[in-house]
Amino acid sequence: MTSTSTSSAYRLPDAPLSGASQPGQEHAFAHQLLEMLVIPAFVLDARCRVMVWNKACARLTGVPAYEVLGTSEHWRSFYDSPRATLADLVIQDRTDEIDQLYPDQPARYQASGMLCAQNWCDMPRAGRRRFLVADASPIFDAAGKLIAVVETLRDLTDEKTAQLALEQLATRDGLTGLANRRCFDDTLQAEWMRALRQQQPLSLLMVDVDNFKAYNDAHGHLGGDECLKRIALAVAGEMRANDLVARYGGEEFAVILPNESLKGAAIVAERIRARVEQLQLPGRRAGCQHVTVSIGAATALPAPNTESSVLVATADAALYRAKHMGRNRISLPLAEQA
Ligand SMILES: Nc1nc2c(ncn2[C@@H]2O[C@H](COP(=O)(O)OP(=O)(O)OP(=O)(O)O)[C@@H](O)[C@H]2O)c(=O)[nH]1
Repeated sequence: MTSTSTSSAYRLPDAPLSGASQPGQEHAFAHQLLEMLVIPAFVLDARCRVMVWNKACARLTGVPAYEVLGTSEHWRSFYDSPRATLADLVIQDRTDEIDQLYPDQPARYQASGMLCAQNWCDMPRAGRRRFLVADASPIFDAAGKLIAVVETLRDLTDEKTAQLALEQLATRDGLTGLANRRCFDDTLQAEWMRALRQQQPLSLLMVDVDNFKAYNDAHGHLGGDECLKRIALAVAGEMRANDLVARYGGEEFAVILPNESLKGAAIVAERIRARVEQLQLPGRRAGCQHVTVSIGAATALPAPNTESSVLVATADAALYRAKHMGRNRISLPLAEQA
């Protein structure tokens, strides 16, 4: 995201600013300018106390100036629990903490010690989370000593919300709400690289609904859609936080299990198989068995110059064998079964 900075690193002049007739009035003049700014801004002194809290900042946060001026309680306007603002980090020379506190997007360092960072803020008094872009500009005295920091804020909540909605559309499957094929491909590649770096195993399950063509024929396409949604929920219900379940295509799902051995993957696969069976979705004909799935599992310890497609091919081959052996079962790679 590009940033048009609304303030710049500022050195107090030796001579009064234009418009200030007596020495010392330049501060009052600068103060008035900030007050009139339509952009939310506040200024902290060298001890992190609020010197200026302009009207736009009061509107944005729902906190009037008299509540924060002279205090270091400004964080309460933005967060539910104690946390440094960007201006605090600059004043306290804690800029090495910025990436940790603003993980959404790395902070950008600009000329003259200015910093730009963005994050979601709780905004307890405004009553609604907002996505704020902050620019923090240090102010030095004539001797070059840091005496204050101006923080200006831009509310990009609408833009961020639209961006997230678009990302959601681009990565989710419309029918089941699971990750889509594109998201699966990207995640598998990222997890493959991570497993290579960390020398950990990576497991994959391919889950395919049995005799689904016949199910569609018996229950209609809409009935088939409902069935896929129920199965998607059941599979997702077996996942841990770092696993990813995706709709791989038609009536096929894929499950990525980072740092999971084949033995662990086989246990997850069996849980998924049993859970779908327990849904007791009526089968393709009256009196026929319930809807079931077949699952192929594979595990790899990635080595340099190998590709994640090997894992997909191995899991696919195992799935094919599970189908061949009569469906409603899990199958492991041949070498593991020998
Ligand atoms: N309702 C519905 N059906 C789908 C969807 N995507 C794919 N299908 C159907 O899934 C069926 C898959 O059929 P096949 O590939 O022959 O496999 P199968 O009948 O499940 O047989 P096995 O996989 O061998 O057990 C096809 O009839 C597709 O039309 C979908 O989004 N909704």
